[in-house]
Parts: sequence; C-alpha cells; structure tokens
Amino acid sequence: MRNPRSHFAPLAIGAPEPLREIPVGPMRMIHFFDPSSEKMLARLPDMAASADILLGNLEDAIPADRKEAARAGLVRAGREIDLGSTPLWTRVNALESPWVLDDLVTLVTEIGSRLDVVMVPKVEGAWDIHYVDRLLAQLEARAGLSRPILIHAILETAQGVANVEEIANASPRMQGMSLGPADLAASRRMKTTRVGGGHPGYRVLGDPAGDAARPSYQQDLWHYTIGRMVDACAAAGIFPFYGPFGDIKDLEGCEAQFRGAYLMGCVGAWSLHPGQIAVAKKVFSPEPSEVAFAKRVLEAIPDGAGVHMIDGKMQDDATWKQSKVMVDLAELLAAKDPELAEAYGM
Ligand SMILES: CC(=O)SCCNC(=O)CCNC(=O)[C@H](O)C(C)(C)COP(=O)(O)OP(=O)(O)OC[C@H]1O[C@@H](n2cnc3c(N)ncnc32)[C@H](O)[C@@H]1OP(=O)(O)O
Ligand SMILES: CC(=O)C(=O)O
Ligand SMILES: [Mg+2]
Repeated sequence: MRNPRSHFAPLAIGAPEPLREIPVGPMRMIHFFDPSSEKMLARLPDMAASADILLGNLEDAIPADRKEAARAGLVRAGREIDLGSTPLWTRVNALESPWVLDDLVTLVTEIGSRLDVVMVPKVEGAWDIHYVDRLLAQLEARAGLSRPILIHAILETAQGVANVEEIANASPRMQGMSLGPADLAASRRMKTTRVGGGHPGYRVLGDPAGDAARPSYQQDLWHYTIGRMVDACAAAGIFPFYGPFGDIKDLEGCEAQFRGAYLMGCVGAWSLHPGQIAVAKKVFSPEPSEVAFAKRVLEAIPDGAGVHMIDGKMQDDATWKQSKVMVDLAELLAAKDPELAEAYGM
C-alpha cells in the first residue's frame, strides 16, 4: 500500500493526475467485438448506438495468428470509426503473454486519448495492477495524454479471488472488476465446461417426505465469488460486473444469471453477441414499478430521517438509501434513453 499522501500522485513525470472519482455512465453491458474481423468493425457504429460500452478484445478468442491484426483493427476503430460518445475499452493479452507489451505501447501511443479503460485478464494480486499502473503512466506521459486511462481487472484465478480486496484498492486507476467464470473454473479445478451460468448437478435436495418426490433446486455456482467481488468493489468505490454467458442461444438462462448478479450489486455484464445486449439492457435497468416505489420512499422521507409506513412496509434511513440507489440509477439511464425516461416518469 502506498503512503496515503502519495496515493494520488502520478506515477511518471508528465502523466495525468489520477482521478478522485471513477466516471459514472450507463454500464449495463460491455459489448465484446473482435477487432480483427472486418465484419465486426463494419457493425461498430450500430453497436455503438445500442451498447453502453464497446470493448475491442485482444485476448482469448483471438487466435495467435490474428493478434496483430486485432491490435491494428482496434487502432483503426479508435481513429477512424465514429462511435459517438460510447466509451471504448480494450481487453489486452495476459501479462505473461508475448503480446501484452506491444498491446499497451501501441494502444496508448496510437489511440490513448480515445481509450477509456484497459481490461487486464487473469489478475492475481496487487502486483499485477502496479505493473500496468506504472507502465500506463509512462506511456501516457510520452503520449502527452491529459486524462488517465483506467484499469478493469478480470477475477478469474483462485489467487485473484483470494486477493480480491487488495486488487480493488491497488490503484486510483481501478475502474472495476468482472467475474471470469471460465478461467476461474479451470483455475479452481471445478468440473464444468461452460462459460458462466449454472450446472444441473450443483443443487440441494430436500429431505425425504414419504412417497412424495424430493424437492431439488439448482444453486448458483458463482454466488460466493460475486458476493466477494461486490463487497471488494463497493468498499473501494469501484464497479463490479458479471462477465460472459457463453450459451449464446439460451437468452432465458442468460437473463436469470444476469439478474442474480444485478440484484447482488453488479452494475452490468458482458455481451458476447448482439442478442445479449437487449438482455443486459432489460436486466440492468431497474423495473419501472420499483423505481416508482423508490420515488415514493424518497418523497415520504425527504430528509432521510424517521420511520414511515408505505403500503404496509416500514421505511427508514436504510430503505431511503436503498431507494436512492434505485432512483439515481434510473435518472442516470433516463438521461440517455427517452423510452426509459418515459417509463420512469422522469
Ligand atoms: C471466456 C471469455 O473470454 S469470453 C470473451 C471472449 N469471447 C468473445 O469475445 C466472443 C465474441 N463473440 C463472437 O465472437 C461471436 O458472437 C460468436 C463466435 C460467439 C458467435 O458468432 P456467430 O456464430 O457469427 O453468431 P451469429 O451467426 O448468430 O451472428 C449473427 C451476426 O452477428 C454478428 N456478431 C456476432 N457476434 C458479434 C459481436 N460480438 N459484435 C458484433 N457483431 C457480432 C455476426 O458477425 C453475424 O453478422 P452477419 O449477420 O452480418 O453475418
Ligand atoms: C471472462 C473470462 O475471461 C473467463 O471467463 O475466463
Ligand atoms: Mg478468461
């Protein structure tokens, strides 16, 4: 941990000042695209209009012989394609890989002023963030950038989960974290072959009750990790995200998995396919009826004090704060989405 007095000092002479607050905008989905694919690049303006965040992926899913093409495609996207105000992120290759140094040097030098966040895979501890932190500062200084590029860590190794709090607090550049259920499953030696979602074998069985069939319920394999991630992120003032749901055609399963994460405190999830954008939008935008109720609570207790009854339910300071979370999110989303503004009466 750095001396608190120097925590917000730039890590290289000439690098921009670290931010005190992480920028907040709609973050319901981080939409992944393959920048080595001409077809996906051609679709980017449409994707930018429908996704909250666009991410050019350079790591897993990009084959070794297309790594350089992907990097070059992302530079082109950042320079030449009009993405409006949609934030542009990247996922660079893993820190031990032969590509990551060129990923960082090229992207910061060529499109550093357009790039909002660098997602770092397989983060194991604060030392990984410190490495990227210092390197980004040096590159930002050389490129003359005026705004720091933020870091988003993927939580996808057992060691990373064990160190989740120190990762969340490793740098003022930390924007947030995503669950990486595929690599995490492998790292933990879980016996699954899926990318996120549940498993029919992971369930609890009710006690025998005579001849009646015993009730049985599937459980969420990711509950524990999401809980740890949400607490670590909230405590550090950064944002937790569910990661990918790999069964592209199972939109119902995707919705259920995203909803569990939303209810537990995640602000968004990844979309790997255009069909998942609508799912994330639906799940991570609060229900109009919940927003209406939350507004009633805020109006009933305008100074956040005392105790009240609304529809038979006790309301006090704590429910006022919950309602504020809901209404603040609704206002943020409504400011950019006329349909939601109407649904929320804002
Ligand atoms: C564990 C992890 O690390 S997850 C993160 C890494 N993985 C990724 O980034 C995967 C990103 N997604 C993809 O590559 C693709 O969506 C796939 C391979 C999963 C499925 O692709 P396809 O089989 O082409 O799907 P499908 O046929 O339904 O695609 C329909 C259209 O959407 C396009 N499309 C598919 N995915 C995307 C995307 N992520 N962004 C933009 N367009 C897309 C296809 O190119 C196709 O376009 P067309 O109609 O002009 O031909
Ligand atoms: C998200 C990711 O990279 C994983 O699940 O492995
Ligand atoms: Mg992974």
